[in-house]
Amino acid sequence: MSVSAMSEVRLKLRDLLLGLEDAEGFFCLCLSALGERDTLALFLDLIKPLASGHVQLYSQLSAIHTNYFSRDEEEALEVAIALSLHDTNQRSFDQLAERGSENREPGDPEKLIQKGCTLKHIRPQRDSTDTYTSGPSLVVDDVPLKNEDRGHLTKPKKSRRHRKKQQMLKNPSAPRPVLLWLRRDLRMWDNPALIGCLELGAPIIPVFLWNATEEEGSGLTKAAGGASKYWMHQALVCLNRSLEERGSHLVTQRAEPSSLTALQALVAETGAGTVVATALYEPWLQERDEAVWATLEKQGVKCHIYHSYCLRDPNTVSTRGVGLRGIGSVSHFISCCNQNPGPGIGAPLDAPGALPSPSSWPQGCPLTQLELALMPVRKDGTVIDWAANIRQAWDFSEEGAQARLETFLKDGVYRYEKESCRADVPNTSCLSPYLHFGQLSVRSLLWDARDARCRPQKFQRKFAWRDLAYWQLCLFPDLPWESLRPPYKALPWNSDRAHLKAWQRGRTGYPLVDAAMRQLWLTGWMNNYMRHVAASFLIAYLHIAWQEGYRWFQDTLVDADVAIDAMMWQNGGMCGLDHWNFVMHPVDAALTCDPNGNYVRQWCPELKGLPDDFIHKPWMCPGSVLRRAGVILGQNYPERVVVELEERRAQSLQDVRMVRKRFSEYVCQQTGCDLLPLPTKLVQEALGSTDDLVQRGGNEFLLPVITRMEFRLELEDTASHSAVLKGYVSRKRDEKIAFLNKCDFTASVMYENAQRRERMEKNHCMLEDLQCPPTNRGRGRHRNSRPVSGAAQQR
Ligand SMILES: Cc1cc2nc3c(=O)[nH]c(=O)nc-3n(C[C@H](O)[C@H](O)[C@H](O)COP(=O)(O)OP(=O)(O)OC[C@H]3O[C@@H](n4cnc5c(N)ncnc54)[C@H](O)[C@@H]3O)c2cc1C
Repeated sequence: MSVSAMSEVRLKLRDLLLGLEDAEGFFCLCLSALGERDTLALFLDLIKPLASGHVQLYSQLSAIHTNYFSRDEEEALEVAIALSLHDTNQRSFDQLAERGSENREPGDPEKLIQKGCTLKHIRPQRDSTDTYTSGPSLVVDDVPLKNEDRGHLTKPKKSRRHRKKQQMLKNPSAPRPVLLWLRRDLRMWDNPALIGCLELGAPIIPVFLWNATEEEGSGLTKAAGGASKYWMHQALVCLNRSLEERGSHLVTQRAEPSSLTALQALVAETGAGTVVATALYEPWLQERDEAVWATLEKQGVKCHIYHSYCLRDPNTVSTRGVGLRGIGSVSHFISCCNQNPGPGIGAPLDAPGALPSPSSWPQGCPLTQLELALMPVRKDGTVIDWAANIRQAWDFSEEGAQARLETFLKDGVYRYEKESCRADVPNTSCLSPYLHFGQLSVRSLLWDARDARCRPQKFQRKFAWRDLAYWQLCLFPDLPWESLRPPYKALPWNSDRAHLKAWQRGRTGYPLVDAAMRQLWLTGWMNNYMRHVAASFLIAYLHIAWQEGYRWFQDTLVDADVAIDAMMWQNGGMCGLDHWNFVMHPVDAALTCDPNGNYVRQWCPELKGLPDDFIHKPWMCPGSVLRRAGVILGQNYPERVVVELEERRAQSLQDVRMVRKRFSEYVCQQTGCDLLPLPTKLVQEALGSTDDLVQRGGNEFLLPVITRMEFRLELEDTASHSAVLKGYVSRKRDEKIAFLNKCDFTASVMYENAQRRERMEKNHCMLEDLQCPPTNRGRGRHRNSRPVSGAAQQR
């Protein structure tokens, strides 16, 4: 036995006493470090000092030791092989080592395997002299293994061991399989539900059930749009691959008529005794799940639900101790979480290396039959592969998520704080679809973000935004389709389908908006800033109802998320819990997000040739420049769908003023804030401190909510309080940039005019056969050239 092995064991003994390691983990380590023979010989001596001060621990360790060595070795081996025929790599067992099956004897080899004891630990080990001590050789496919193969078995096809395993699992005393009902936790890493299954020490059957009607809830949610379903299809393909690498696979089924009946059938077919799942929070899915759990439990099936989709289970967030003032803002939400903390988020879990399989698998259907990735077919039979660009833009796998995260943490994260608005450079994480489908756990992302050298506060705060959205959806189930502020339901929206279509297809004539909408159409994604630009344009300038925008985003975003999308569109539509305190100007916003026009050039290539000064406003571009750039407005790039932006914006404000007047009972007379009817849960939480509330007969309570200054002050002249921002970095910076832009524009128009005059004069001289005047090479021509020195000027 080596000295280092013994000192490792002693260190672990200290961890054990400090409570950092448990008894079984410690025993596994001894087996691993000392080998079986030395553990047998030395273990009891090693733990003897505990007999006086730590009686309970001592007797637990002795029991593990006795139980382990009284077992028949062959039996232990069988169990090990049965549980993990495929890939017993160290990681999986390290993972399992942190957890334990509660329902077995201490020292039970099966449990020890789960506790981190690989075959290496169970089988005779190399001793210090590098020779095998005793016991039979391991046999796989009836071929004796070489020494180095021990502890890392490959898949034994139709081997004797495999047949034995099948027999063992058919044994009625073998544990009943567990159904792991995967929904939006399509990952191996940090998946508490998956690890929860392993803890049960039973064969695991991962299933994915699809019922579009259940997913949609009321049918108004557009919860499962085309792009996100396509992503889901691909994510399931990747997940299945990961499961296969671990000796398992995914069973996919159409859940007809319902998920409940599908689960009941699976329980009957497989004899499963437990269903394990990760909680979802959309109210209609919560309702479905509660009915499923209740029915299954009644039928004797245990249901274990894990919370890992959000950092905080939204149903446990409370406003107690914080009050309701400022509700809807992320700061208020964070205060609520701090004041009423939930269970700690814990540390991320490693992915298991192998999953125990059942003796027989239930019948599923091919993934394609779920019709998640439907491609229309033309009359001539050819397929319209609308997702080709999406495929090109993304790697749908869990590894793809990890790779994006690494890239972001190496690079973009350092610019995130100040430059996350840039559309022309990848300064944000681009992780939203992975987070949505649970291919990346938000907990592990938070850990990684905290580990980043720059500790990006703004980025970490985004996870609070995400949780806030789910909290809002739980409180207001109508969030995806009904304006929360009552007066705004009556806003007169524009129903011009041509305008809506122009916006959807990226043909509004405003290059920044068009670039964003085309990026969305082609890749299923755009960054947060561009979502703001697109939404502001639809609402404030086209006067189209926010629900249209929400539905389009739901259909085209690969990260379409009912809670986040609805919250953001409600806020943009002026009727959410919060108000966007700004409106993005479709031209000036470019100063912040696309200062050189590279983003527009990428997504609107027909404008590529325009100079920077005009790339965001081609209608202001002199005809000659347009011609040179090959742009013909109205032909290869659309004319603007609306022209008078200021007027449109004023009209939008006027509409709000009108409905607030009409429904003045929903406007606080003292402050001018909008009043919002509160859901019962919030009223109950506020009872005792209803000072903030306005009671309206019976049990209806109204709460004054964040309201834009220009609405509160009912300003006819909005100029002094206009919410129109060129970007939301800072109003001061906006003004400066606007000023510079104006100077720039004036200078470039002067330059064009000067050139034209020069050409005309030249032509005139040529016609008149006169000598051409010297070309003017003054500052008007070269705006950016360095000032000419006095001496040079004289020359
Ligand atoms: C009108 C509108 C609609 C939106 N619809 C969606 C949607 O359907 N799905 C969606 O995931 N996000 C939505 N967002 C929020 C945000 O735009 C995206 O989450 C973000 O652009 C995703 O890119 P990223 O992963 O690079 O974000 P990062 O800036 O890197 O942020 C990291 C993560 O934080 C979360 N996050 C970021 N911003 C927000 C936010 N404002 N609210 C809640 N969570 C946030 C996301 O999960 C994101 O992946 C919407 C925003 C607007 C303005």
